[in-house]
Amino acid sequence: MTIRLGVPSKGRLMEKTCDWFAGRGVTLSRSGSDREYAGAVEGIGGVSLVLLSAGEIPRELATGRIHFGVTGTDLVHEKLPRWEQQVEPVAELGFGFADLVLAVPRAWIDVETVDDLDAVAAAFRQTHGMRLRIATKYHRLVREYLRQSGVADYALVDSQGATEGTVANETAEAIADITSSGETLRANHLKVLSDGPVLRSQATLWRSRIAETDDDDRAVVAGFLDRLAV
Ligand SMILES: Nc1ncnc2c1ncn2[C@@H]1O[C@H](COP(=O)(O)OP(=O)(O)OP(=O)(O)O)[C@@H](O)[C@H]1O
Ligand SMILES: O=P(O)(O)OC[C@H]1O[C@H](OP(=O)(O)OP(=O)(O)O)[C@H](O)[C@@H]1O
Repeated sequence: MTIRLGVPSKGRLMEKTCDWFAGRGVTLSRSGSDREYAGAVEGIGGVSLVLLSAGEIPRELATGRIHFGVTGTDLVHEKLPRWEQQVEPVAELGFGFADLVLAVPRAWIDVETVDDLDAVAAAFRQTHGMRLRIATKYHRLVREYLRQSGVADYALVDSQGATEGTVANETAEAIADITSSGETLRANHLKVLSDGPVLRSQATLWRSRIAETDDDDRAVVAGFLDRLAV
């Protein structure tokens, strides 16, 4: 058996992931064309490459189909309930930084904090007879954060992309999404609540607690971690 390493096959994390491994003498490469999702690991024996979307890597780790995987903190925390039991972070990779934030229309001058949002949400329900809608794809993280913050009068609206546009499109009153430069929020006349982010994320190397390893694998894992200096 070989150790299976899952890395993003495309998207924003792919190139920097390859650079990070290359900086440690481990070359990750596609075996065929840009569209082929098979790859090779050079510079260390006993490790095979699995190319996956960043969003699928948490589940692949949790089922044990890959032993190691690179993806964002946000995706692991959102997609895996009790993630600590299924995966462990091995190293933060120092790129792919993004904050999961709650944002409201800039015109809501009375709303700066999550407590303010709570007050507005209660008033919104009384006035409109419906709950204030928050658009997001991070359902688990946002629910948990709002529960801990004591906000109850809201409804989550699923938005898998262009989430900042939902307010102007009148399908939500507020949003929770990842931000990095803040440009998308600004362009859509939204402001971030001042309490701090729901979660700070960066690209991280994770190890599956579920994937099986025999004695040979354990020796490969030790050599792999040693080579990566993590
Ligand atoms: N500005 C940003 N916007 C969105 N995600 C970002 C940003 N900066 C870093 N990330 C991180 O990148 C990861 C998502 O990567 P990417 O957008 O390439 O995947 P995806 O497109 O969601 O996945 P898929 O391949 O399934 O479409 C997340 O962990 C996220 O936190
Ligand atoms: O703070 P910024 O640097 O502006 O980046 C944040 C934006 O980038 C991501 O969207 P993405 O490009 O992945 O498109 P999406 O809306 O389809 O998710 C994220 O969902 C935000 O919309």
